[in-house]
Amino acid sequence: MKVAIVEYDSNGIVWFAIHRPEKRNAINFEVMDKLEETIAMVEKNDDVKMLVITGTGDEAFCSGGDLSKFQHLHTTENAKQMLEKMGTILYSLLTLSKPTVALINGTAIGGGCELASACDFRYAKSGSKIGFIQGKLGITTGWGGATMLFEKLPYTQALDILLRAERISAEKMYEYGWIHAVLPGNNLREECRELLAPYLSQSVSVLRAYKMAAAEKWKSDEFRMRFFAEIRRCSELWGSEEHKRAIQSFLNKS
Ligand SMILES: CC[C@@H](C(=O)O)C(=O)SCCNC(=O)CCNC(=O)[C@H](O)C(C)(C)COP(=O)(O)OP(=O)(O)OC[C@H]1O[C@@H](n2cnc3c(N)ncnc32)[C@H](O)[C@@H]1OP(=O)(O)O
Repeated sequence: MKVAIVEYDSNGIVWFAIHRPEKRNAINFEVMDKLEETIAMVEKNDDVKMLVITGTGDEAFCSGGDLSKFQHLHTTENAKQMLEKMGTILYSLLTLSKPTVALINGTAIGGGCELASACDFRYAKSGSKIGFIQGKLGITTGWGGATMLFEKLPYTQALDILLRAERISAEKMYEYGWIHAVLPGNNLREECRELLAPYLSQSVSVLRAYKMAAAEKWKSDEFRMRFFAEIRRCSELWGSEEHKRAIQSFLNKS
């Protein structure tokens, strides 16, 4: 069974859809590997102009890390390896030399919000819920999400979202500036294509040049240090009793 579906449009879009709808598109190691491979392909291939990341099904964009698997990471070191693996992938997505979109087709929770934060644009189906809920799990963002949020939103807004750790509507997140378009979602991909058409009329060289100008600031040692320090801090919280209890409570409920 495929964990992700990768499709190519003749107009230059690569669509990457996490394909685990029965787990609300939770990210396991196989999804990570497929995403890493796709990002590398988009970086190299001059026929590809943009990357759109989405989820399969109507329920969820992505429910974050696969808790049924990652509950078995008991030590700080084991958690750090998993978090750094995905953090490295999201860093390469953030700094990819082509524009990227998170097409949020439903709930985005935990690491799902971090995946979306690494993209340049976030378009959401109306009614989707967005939850940087890590605080309620006794952890913090583990894949660099807070560092990216502080780059992309005003400081107080970003801090408020992280400290509240609540589910917020896509409409509210649009007001905050994190979502760039709320779409009706009757034909989400077509609605997304319409928004991307003006960008796709540019040459790949123009798209690449602008994206590189934007991403340059994230390639500094200082930024990388902050990004991976965040990941280390989360790995230290991973084995806490509060986090173990929160994971067990979720897994026992469902
Ligand atoms: C690891 C990095 C870390 C970070 O940096 O943030 C994280 O991402 S931690 C994970 C954070 N994510 C969560 O806590 C999300 C947990 N999921 C939910 O809150 C809900 O499932 C949902 C996403 C709001 C959807 O709710 P609903 O539509 O009511 O579906 P169910 O709850 O019944 O789920 C269906 C099915 O999917 C399984 N599922 C959902 N999310 C995950 C997950 N993150 N990991 C593993 N499995 C997940 C859920 O257990 C159900 O499975 P079955 O019982 O087998 O049907």
